[in-house]
Amino acid sequence: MNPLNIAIAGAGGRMGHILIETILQTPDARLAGALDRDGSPTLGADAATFLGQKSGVAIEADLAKGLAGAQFLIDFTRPEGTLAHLAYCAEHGIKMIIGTTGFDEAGKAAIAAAAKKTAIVFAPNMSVGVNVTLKLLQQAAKALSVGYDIEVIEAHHRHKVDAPSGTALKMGEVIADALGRDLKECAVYAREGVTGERDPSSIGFATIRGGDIVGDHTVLFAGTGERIEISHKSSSRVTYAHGALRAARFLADKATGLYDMNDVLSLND
Ligand SMILES: NC(=O)C1=CN([C@@H]2O[C@H](COP(=O)(O)OP(=O)(O)OC[C@H]3O[C@@H](n4cnc5c(N)ncnc54)[C@H](OP(=O)(O)O)[C@@H]3O)[C@@H](O)[C@H]2O)C=CC1
Ligand SMILES: O=C(O)C1=N[C@H](C(=O)O)C[C@H](O)C1
Repeated sequence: MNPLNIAIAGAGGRMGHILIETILQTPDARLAGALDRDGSPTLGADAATFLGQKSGVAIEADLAKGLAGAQFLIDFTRPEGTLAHLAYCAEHGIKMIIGTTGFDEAGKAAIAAAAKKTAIVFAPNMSVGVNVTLKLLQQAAKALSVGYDIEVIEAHHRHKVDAPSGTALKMGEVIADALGRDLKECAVYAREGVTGERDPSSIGFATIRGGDIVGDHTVLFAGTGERIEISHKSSSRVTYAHGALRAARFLADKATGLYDMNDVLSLND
């Protein structure tokens, strides 16, 4: 069996490290390249240096060098990084697994356009648990559509740069869709001062940042006389890395198309 030849973008980052470690332990995967951005102190070093090991793969900023032997690029970086990698991958038929969050509408449209030229899995959270939680939320929202106020609460480590998390926004979208609402119209991202009473059709978001929290998400359905909370808590980033590898396996026989973790995990209705 030929291994999946996978390059990692953001090779010096939190997700980059766990992805490299996971690939080196996975029999059907091979580390085929490693990228980091121009000026990064990691450039030129072996991608497994942080493990005290040698992978034989040097970290490159040049996409032609870093992606020379790769069929797949797993990208957990920043929107501007992912979009630069996207153009190269679309041009050269390299399949992408995109975990980066914080894209604007134009960024999402660029990913959809690139998926006409190469196959892409794009998901704000690649853990199995979160994607099953999204299904539970869809069901709960439909059953609790009247008389329950909906608030999404998320907590992450002090280094996270985007808010609310991509997962929290996805939860909001799934709930809004289930209720026939448009999240753009009903999301409330901040409250301060005299806010007036809560609009019953709103979906609220609250963001906590601190310490080394890997990623906690809770959706609160607050009714009269009862509250329902649906929570997911990540205690290790390895679950995201395993999800990203499942996504690569899923893409192996796809030439083009935009997919999400529902497709990868066969969770579509
Ligand atoms: N979908 C999912 O399941 C998950 C998604 N994420 C998302 O993944 C992303 C990365 O998270 P995390 O690993 O914690 O972040 P880190 O900051 O630890 O790592 C980001 C990496 O990307 C590099 N980078 C930053 N900007 C650019 C750029 N313009 N071009 C190329 N590379 C760049 C960084 O380099 P440098 O250090 O030099 O800045 C670093 O190596 C975030 O958007 C996060 O929300 C995270 C976990 C799970
Ligand atoms: O930045 C992180 O760490 C995470 N980001 C993703 C998000 O924004 O939802 C996924 C996970 O929550 C960890």
